Order: sequence, then C-alpha cells, then structure tokens
Amino acid sequence: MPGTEIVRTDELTRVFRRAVKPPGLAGAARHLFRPRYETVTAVDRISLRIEPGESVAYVGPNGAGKSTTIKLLTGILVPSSGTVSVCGLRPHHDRQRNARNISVVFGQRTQLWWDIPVAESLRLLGDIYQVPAAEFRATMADLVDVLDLGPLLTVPARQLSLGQRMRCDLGAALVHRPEVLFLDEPTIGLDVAVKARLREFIRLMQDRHGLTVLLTSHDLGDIEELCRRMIMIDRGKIVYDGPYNEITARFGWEKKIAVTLSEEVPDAEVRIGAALARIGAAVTSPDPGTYEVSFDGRRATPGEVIRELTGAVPVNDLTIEETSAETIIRRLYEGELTFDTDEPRS
Ligand SMILES: Nc1ncnc2c1ncn2[C@@H]1O[C@H](COP(=O)(O)OP(=O)(O)OP(=O)(O)O)[C@@H](O)[C@H]1O
Repeated sequence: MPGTEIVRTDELTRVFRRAVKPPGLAGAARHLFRPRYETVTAVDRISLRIEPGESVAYVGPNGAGKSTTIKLLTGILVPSSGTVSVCGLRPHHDRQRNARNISVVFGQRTQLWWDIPVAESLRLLGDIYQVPAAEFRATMADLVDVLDLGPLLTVPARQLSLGQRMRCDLGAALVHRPEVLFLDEPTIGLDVAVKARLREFIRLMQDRHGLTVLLTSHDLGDIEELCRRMIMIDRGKIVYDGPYNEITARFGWEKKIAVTLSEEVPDAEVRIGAALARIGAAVTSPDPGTYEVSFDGRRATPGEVIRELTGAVPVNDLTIEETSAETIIRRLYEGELTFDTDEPRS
C-alpha cells in the first residue's frame, strides 16, 4: 500500500561510467587507441521517505552524490537501478507532470528570462503552468510583501544584483505553487540580510502551503534555520538520517581539551603526546604555553585524559570542548570527517 510520503526512493542507485585519461600527450594518445573506463556509483542504494511539509537538509562532502540525487528526483537522470517516486510519479518517466509538482532553485543559475522585466518572467511562468488568475495574484502579493520584489518587477534580470536575482528566482520557483522545492545552495554569495529574507520566505511558504523542502547547502545557517531533519550522504550512501541536533550523539565522539601550563616546559608537546599515546590523542600548540589535545571520547573519558595530563605536565587551567553539530558538518564538508572513522581507532 502506498504511504503518505511525497518523496520516496527504494534502493535508488545511479552509476556513471567515465573515461580514465592518463596525464600528458602520450597518455591522451594511449587513451585514444586503448580507452579505459571506470564506473562511479554516485548514488548507492539510497532508500528514503520524505513526508509532505517536511524540510530536509541533504548534506555531504564534494562528490558525495547530492546533485545526482536531486537530478534523479527531478527526472533529469534515469536511475541505474532501484525506484524513485515524487508526488506519486516516476520523475524520469513523467518529466512534464513531475515539473508541475516540483521546483528547483540553483544558487548559481537563473530561470528568469535574462532580457525581460521580472514581472514578465513571472507572468510567463504563470501561463506555462496555467496558474489560475486569483492564485497568481495571491502569490504575487506574497512575493512583493515578504521578498520585497515590488521595486524589482520592472527590471530585466540581467540588471539585477545577485541578491536581488536570487529573491526573484525564489519567487519564480514558487509561482506555480509546487509541492516540493529543491534548493541547491540557495544562499551562496548572499549577504546576511538577503539570506534572512529568503529563509523567512521559505518558512512562510511552508506554513501557508505545506511546501516540502529538500535543501543542499554548505551554509549551516540555512540548515539550522530551515531544517529539523538532516540526511547526510558520503560516497553515495546515507550515513545519517535524523534530527539536526542529534548528530552530535552519533558523531560527536571527538573531544578536545585545551590546556594552559603554569610554567614553561620545553618538551611539553612531546610529554603530553607520550602520556596519551595509548589512546592515540593528537596534540597541537596554537600559542606558546597552550596545548590542544584531541581524542576519541569512546576510547577514554575526559577525566582519564585530565589525570594523564596533570601527571605529565604542570597544568594551570583546562577547558573541555564538546563537538558541536556545526563542527561535525563543517568537518564533513571539509573532508576531515569520513565515516570510516565512525568506528573507534584501535
Ligand atoms: N555525468 C557524470 N559522469 C560521470 N561521473 C559523474 C557525473 N555526474 C557526477 N559524477 C560523479 O558522481 C559522483 C557524485 O557527484 P555529485 O555531483 O552528485 O556530487 P555532489 O555531492 O553534488 O558534489 P558537490 O558538492 O561537489 O556538488 C562524483 O564522483 C562525480 O564525479
């Protein structure tokens, strides 16, 4: 029996075949005569459910498979295996009908016609999607009210600043009142005030129309302010699916203790490292007399580490830092946290 979900994938997989070209001219020539290919599983058996009105952040490092998933959900790509349904349709099969139910906003691209005033672009989109006149007027009123599009309506897209264009683009994406909005880095390059306005508008559309949102963003503010649920992917696989603020329970095992010494010890870093070698702690010295000890909280408690520290060097002050959700996501994006390290290092 079908569920209530608006987005559903089961074991969704997309494999690409790409050419492996050795470097240099000789390599290019070799490739010409004996081409070699490798396969990349960009999306690897992803099963997910998104309910109507949910707002979900879809995060992962570069190359994790975020864009490929969005392309599968919008029908641009065909799955290699597994199934995908959005509002009950198979996107790649019913691309046109799917387009009525969804909208996609890319921070880097625009769907506005470049040379015509914004109001004309919006009207054209209304016509293409056959939006009833009363509904179109109500949406325009929201756009003018919350996104402050009034002064921009007569301006051609090419003359807009990035922030102005993004406001118009978000408006354009919502003219046909889609059920699902895919946002791909929607606030990239925008100033704080414009970001706040875009987020406020998205929240308004959720409250008023039950809009479902799937967001990919490197901006933690977007994730924090718009999404309660977060799905993390790494190398095509889901590695976390749960509340944003519970990510620390899952991956926040790295602890950090900052230490200030009461007197100078020339080989303090070596001494601390030796005392904590058993648990594989990493020691750095950001300033003279100050040391930072990072360790795996599953291998030792902060109490045990402090005991070792005080035995090794003359400690004046200590601060224990827990890993925040923000740090975990930042490190995931920067490739410092990979999910192989989810298991304690031996
Ligand atoms: N058309 C393609 N042909 C071959 N390989 C591809 C193609 N599109 C994506 N890939 C590969 O699939 C993997 C996932 O790419 P994808 O663009 O989905 O990642 P992403 O998470 O969106 O990354 P980013 O944050 O950098 O945009 C990468 O290894 C990428 O090189």
